Amino acid sequence: MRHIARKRFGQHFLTDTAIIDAIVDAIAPQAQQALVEIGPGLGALTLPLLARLPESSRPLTVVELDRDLAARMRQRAHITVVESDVLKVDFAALAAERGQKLRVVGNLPYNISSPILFHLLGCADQVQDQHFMLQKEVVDRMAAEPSTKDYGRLSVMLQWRYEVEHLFDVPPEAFDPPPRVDSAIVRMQPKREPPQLDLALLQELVATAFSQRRKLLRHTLGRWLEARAWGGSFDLQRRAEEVPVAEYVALAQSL
Ligand SMILES: C[S@@+](CC[C@H](N)C(=O)[O-])C[C@H]1O[C@@H](n2cnc3c(N)ncnc32)[C@H](O)[C@@H]1O
Repeated sequence: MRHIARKRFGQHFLTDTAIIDAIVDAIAPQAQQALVEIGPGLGALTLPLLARLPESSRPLTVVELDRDLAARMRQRAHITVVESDVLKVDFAALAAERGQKLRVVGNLPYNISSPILFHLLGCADQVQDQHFMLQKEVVDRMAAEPSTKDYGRLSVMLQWRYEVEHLFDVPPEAFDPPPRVDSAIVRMQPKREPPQLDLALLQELVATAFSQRRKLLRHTLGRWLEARAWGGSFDLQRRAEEVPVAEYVALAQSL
């Protein structure tokens, strides 16, 4: 039966086979890896991914919220279906079940892309890498360098933990129905030796710093540090966007 795309689940199904091939090439799945796909939909990525794996090592886990689509996936061999909101999935438990780090992939529902990225940030230790299709504007922010217009909270909160790589752009015509925005593929690899820090504290610090992008940091972060009676040295005569990720990390570690 034909599936009618559900807007509330951010359903835009990939149809361009050249783009699908390029994504699967970028993922380059290998035998025995623990692949987890978020939002398999009608299987545009799922089936080509499976086709690349030898018969003996095919188990692929998919997480799908749409009951009808989950039921379709269940009819396929070699696929374990988790019918759930991805934000409720315990990825650390999935990795423990598989006894190895996960390779997480997906053409994500754009309406909840940031919550998904932050949910996965909490279990980056259990992840080998992530390949996602997202709004191009979001990928630009994730991968942005300091002193550019796209550099902000998302850049800092992801780059301290992952190597973030913007792979290629995808036009709306590659989907059915087409989204209103351009899309892009991003690769995220957790750093092998990430800095040790309090994630909630870094989050608060970075949110405070970027709360008023145009102002100098002494008006925002300066006050926040003062309230903590912090006595270290940090150049507050800059704007939040001028501060490299490593400096935010060092500041969070010193608090
Ligand atoms: C952009 S579509 C991608 C579908 C398919 N992978 C493709 O590329 O054609 C997003 C998929 O995520 C599913 N989805 C939406 N919200 C979800 C959630 N909270 N948890 C899990 N899956 C979700 C949708 O039902 C849909 O299948």
